[in-house]
Amino acid sequence: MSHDLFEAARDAMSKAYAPYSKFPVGAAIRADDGKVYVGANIENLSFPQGWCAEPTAIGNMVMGGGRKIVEMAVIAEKLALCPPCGGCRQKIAEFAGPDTRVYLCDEVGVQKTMTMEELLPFSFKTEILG
Ligand SMILES: O=c1ccn([C@H]2C[C@H](O)[C@@H](CO)O2)c(=O)[nH]1
Ligand SMILES: [Zn+2]
Repeated sequence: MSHDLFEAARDAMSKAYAPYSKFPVGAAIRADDGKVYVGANIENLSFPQGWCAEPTAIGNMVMGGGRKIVEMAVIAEKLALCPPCGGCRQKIAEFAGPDTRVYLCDEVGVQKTMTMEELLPFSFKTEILG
């Protein structure tokens, strides 16, 4: 993964609105249009109404004209990783392929690289299984 994606995710993390969990998360997508789209988690006093960093980035990608995730970085602070939650895995899968790479980062750099298939095996499909 090139450093620009990591830096974009780290910059996005600095914009997180996470006063309740105090767990800022940033995400950066390199999309099929060659652009980088970013997002951060945005929380709410009514806790379930907040949302994760990944859907912010996905929303920015779709509205910016990107349609496919080529690669994605997700970063958390304080030397913690943020493996995408279950809901985010489904949302990322919508715009990714089985080999799409997701880089799990801390503030130092990439700590773990996973494919979409590793993150969400045996995912929901409407086709009949062969
Ligand atoms: O995939 C995930 C999982 C959690 N969070 C955020 C949601 C919440 O604001 C904070 C603590 O759960 O981390 C993300 O941004 N992405
Ligand atoms: Zn999530």
